[in-house]
Amino acid sequence: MDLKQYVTIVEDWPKEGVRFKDITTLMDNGEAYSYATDQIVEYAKEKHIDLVVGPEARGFIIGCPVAYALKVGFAPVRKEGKLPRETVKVDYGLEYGKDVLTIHKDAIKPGQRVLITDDLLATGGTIEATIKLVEELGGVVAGCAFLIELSYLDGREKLNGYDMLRLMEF
Ligand SMILES: O=P(O)(O)OC[C@H]1O[C@H](OP(=O)(O)OP(=O)(O)O)[C@H](O)[C@@H]1O
Ligand SMILES: Nc1ncnc2[nH]cnc12
Repeated sequence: MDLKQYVTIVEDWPKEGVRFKDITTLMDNGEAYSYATDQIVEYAKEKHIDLVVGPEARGFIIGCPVAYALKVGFAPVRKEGKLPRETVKVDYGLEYGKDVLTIHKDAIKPGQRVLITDDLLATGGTIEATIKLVEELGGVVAGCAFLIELSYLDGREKLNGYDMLRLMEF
């Protein structure tokens, strides 16, 4: 299936010069969304995953159906001030801003094999921050899965040494 035809490119959003890859037109197509999910599930099966971790908000859209299919849990990484109990946190940069990501301190058991999911790899700031959080809690990053890689932004360099899957490249 050619997933790229389901992604809508929005020029100059949320800032001038950004070509935003809108995945809502992939998600609202049942065949495309389930095909993309199945590809990630197949990848994850070889990695013997104990837990899926995804950053807010689009990482949830990708990670939750994968966790369900694998019959493992899902732990959310959220922007600061959203998680109600004790967290660890990390600052990070984005293609169009900067922010703080957090995870509950007890979300990962030391040694658990974690799959990190997100819709898109751009500068790599979000995945780098998420990897830091997982490792700070003693998790092992067994793989990272994305729908889209923006290869013109070199985010892959932040993944040096980590295994990754991406279903589309722009
Ligand atoms: O590789 P990076 O440069 O870090 O960019 C990729 C991240 O940017 C987007 O999330 P965003 O922070 O816009 O949040 P959202 O999912 O809540 O829209 C996207 O969903 C990735 O998580
Ligand atoms: N160009 C882009 N399109 C969609 N999501 C993004 N997150 C960071 N850069 C993005």
